[in-house]
Amino acid sequence: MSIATTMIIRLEIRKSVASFGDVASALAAAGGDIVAIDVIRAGKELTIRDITVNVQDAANGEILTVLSTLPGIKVINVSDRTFLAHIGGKIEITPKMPIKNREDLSLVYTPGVARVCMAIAEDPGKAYSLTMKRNTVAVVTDGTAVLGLGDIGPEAAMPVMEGKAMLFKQLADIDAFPLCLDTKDPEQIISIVKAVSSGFGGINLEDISSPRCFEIERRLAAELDIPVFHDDQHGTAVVALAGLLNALKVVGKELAECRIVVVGIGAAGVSICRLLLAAGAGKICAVDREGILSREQVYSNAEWQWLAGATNPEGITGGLTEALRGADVFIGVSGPGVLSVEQLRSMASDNIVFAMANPSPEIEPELAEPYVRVLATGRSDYPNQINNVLCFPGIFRGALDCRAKAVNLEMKLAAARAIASVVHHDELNEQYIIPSIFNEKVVEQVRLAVIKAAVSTGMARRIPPDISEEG
Ligand SMILES: NC(=O)c1ccc[n+]([C@@H]2O[C@H](COP(=O)([O-])OP(=O)(O)OC[C@H]3O[C@@H](n4cnc5c(N)ncnc54)[C@H](O)[C@@H]3O)[C@@H](O)[C@H]2O)c1
Ligand SMILES: O=C(O)C[C@H](O)C(=O)O
Ligand SMILES: [Mg+2]
Repeated sequence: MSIATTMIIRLEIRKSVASFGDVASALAAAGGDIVAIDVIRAGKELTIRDITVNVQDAANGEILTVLSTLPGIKVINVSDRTFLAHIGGKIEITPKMPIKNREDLSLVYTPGVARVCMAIAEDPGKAYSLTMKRNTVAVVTDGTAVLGLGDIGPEAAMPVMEGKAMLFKQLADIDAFPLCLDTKDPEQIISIVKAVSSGFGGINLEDISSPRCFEIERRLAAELDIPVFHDDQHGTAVVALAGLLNALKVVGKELAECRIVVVGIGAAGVSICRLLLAAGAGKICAVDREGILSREQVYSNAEWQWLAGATNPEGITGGLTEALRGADVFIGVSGPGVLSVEQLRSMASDNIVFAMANPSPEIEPELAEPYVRVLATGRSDYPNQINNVLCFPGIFRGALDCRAKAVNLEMKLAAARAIASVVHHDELNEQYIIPSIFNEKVVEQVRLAVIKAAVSTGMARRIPPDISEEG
């Protein structure tokens, strides 16, 4: 998979030894296409220039090697558009009104603010109307399962959490704060999240590795009265179900009848299996590194133990190869390169493949395409992007608007059906089973469906004015 990127290379050129012409021909020979040149400093002996070069991803390294071997040339810095977009972070806090004079100051700060504080002290419920709580979500991670990159720590997790916060704001007008915790201890994570929770209307857990994530979420959901939602589990499951409902319509198969293989039984995989079962799937095979989960085995992971009893009704033994033989659906939430062409070819006709590992899917789409009827990945650069970003903005918008106590199964199923319904019957085809994240109907449809499900299951503490009680 080669993607073109734009690199910005800052070079020092010693004029007595080298010229810009040397640089230009070296870049062209290495496959770089110069699109801009900026002179940063022009001295008698040295000039410093920023060269903007379009290059195929694969040639990145080669270009730098070539430049570093040129006499009189020193590479000072290399950047690209992606890195430039991250300088100084991607989000900030903006006041809703300016403080221009003493009167403004005494209104928003002391002494005026004191009366508001006391009103909340007398009735903590007023935090919803007098603070940002009602529209604010904490995006909490410990950096242990960041995308498919693994345990890269809280600092390195921050760009993903900032990205989630951007998506919350742009798609659902929710203010989200990244909280990257420097601890992996579930008890500490639980107590930190509980201690900061009063300022938030909801908690989005993100990229916390399994099986720790299950206990952390279960305990927080039980001990807090605001929605706690582990996005990698439930957001992913909701979107996978939405995509599957539509993909099955395209191929003309039934959820209850088809054989589904889920690979990677971590945070996302466990929740996908659970939601598919709740939606009526009859034949699921759950596969992790040790092979197909089976009821003959005893697992220390409680989720695996439960799944082993609830899946694999045919008692298939072995690994992914055995599970996939004759299967109708492959759902991967594991890692890159897990799926081979040989395994794909052994699947049933009209097969569905969701290779959802990020950033590198279980199989390269170009390799898979000839052997798959409906193909989806988690990435935005291919058709059918099955990504939890289709779910979390709308599900939190709905949960916040009705002040839901939690996000229950009915709300998740409703969200999945709502996402699926955005693609109309007459639009459905192999390349279009799931709406784009830029489709404006997605958040609104998910919000409505989630509020209605919350109201009908007694989860809602408030009915927003645009929703009638009858539904
Ligand atoms: N597209 C999306 O919306 C989306 C959402 C969540 C997660 N993901 C992706 O799914 C992957 C898993 O995420 P997670 O949060 O569940 O992580 P996780 O660490 O909780 O789980 C990953 C699981 O995959 C298993 N696994 C890894 N390699 C395997 C292999 N070769 N064969 C079988 N099993 C294997 C691991 O043992 C583990 O149980 C990541 O790549 C992540 O980016 C995608
Ligand atoms: O962050 C994403 O793009 C999806 C998902 O949350 C993941 O962890 O891969
Ligand atoms: Mg994630």
